[in-house]
Amino acid sequence: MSFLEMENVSVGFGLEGFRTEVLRDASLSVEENEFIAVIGFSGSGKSTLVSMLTGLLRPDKGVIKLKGKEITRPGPHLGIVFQNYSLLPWLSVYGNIELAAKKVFPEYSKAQRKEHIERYIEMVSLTPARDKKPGELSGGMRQRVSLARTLCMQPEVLIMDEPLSALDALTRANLQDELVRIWEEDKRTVVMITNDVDEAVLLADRIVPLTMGPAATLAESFPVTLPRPRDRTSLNTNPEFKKLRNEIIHFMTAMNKEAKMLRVDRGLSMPDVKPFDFTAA
Ligand SMILES: Nc1ncnc2c1ncn2[C@@H]1O[C@H](COP(=O)(O)OP(=O)(O)OP(=O)(O)O)[C@@H](O)[C@H]1O
Repeated sequence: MSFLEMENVSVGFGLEGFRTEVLRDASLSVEENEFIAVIGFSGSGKSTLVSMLTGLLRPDKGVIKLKGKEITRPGPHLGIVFQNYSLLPWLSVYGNIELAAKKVFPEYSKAQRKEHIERYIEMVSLTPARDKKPGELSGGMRQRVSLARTLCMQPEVLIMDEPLSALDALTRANLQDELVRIWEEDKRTVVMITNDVDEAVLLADRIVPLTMGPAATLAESFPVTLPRPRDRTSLNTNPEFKKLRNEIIHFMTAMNKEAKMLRVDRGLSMPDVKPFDFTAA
């Protein structure tokens, strides 16, 4: 039994007859402290998958289990980081994180809570910005607050839904390095959704492609055997990195083409209508 297990999960939206199946028979096994990257095209069902992994949405079929116990609702043991930081604008960095810490560890004394919060602020390198409000922070800094807020709840699984997609390329690269450092320091099981192959190879132990929707499913995973720590500059010339990157891109492109062809096959059959000439009376 794996730490996090998803068995033949299907889910769809809409009423009977108009229903779209978003995921069909999707299965995934994640080991404790493993870093998994799920990669998929826009609209393939990545956020739907996140909603199910975090217990926000129940599958129509199949089951998702954490340590053998079915996930039936959200909770602090399933930490989530979204693409948009969703911070409270009237609270400081400290205040935003404190809100989560208070909820999850109500038994902590004031001093214990302060120490706990400051540990996570330090972990995301935001100590100098501790008292700033979200409006005074850059996008990258806001995402760090969001990450610290989730990590301070000490979730058993950290689920990240395209956490770096809204950032510019340089900030994104910087935060990718930070993410690895944090994961090394504060080891936990991670499922990260991304649409960036390089990012997935740099960060993950294993990459799981999500096939094109509707009725998307999780394909066979690509293990990343590149040794850690991985240095982004030397990776660019590393033959193993280039080979894996090309294999994944090739797989995703082929899948996209196949899905398009299937869509054409499923095209509407047009009625055999003959034009009527109203002028020829
Ligand atoms: N609550 C809902 N009701 C109806 N359809 C939905 C709902 N949520 C998602 N869908 C549909 O499910 C499909 C997958 O959506 P989802 O948001 O999971 O994809 P995604 O891969 O996260 O996309 P993106 O990368 O663009 O955010 C889409 O066709 C979407 O319209």
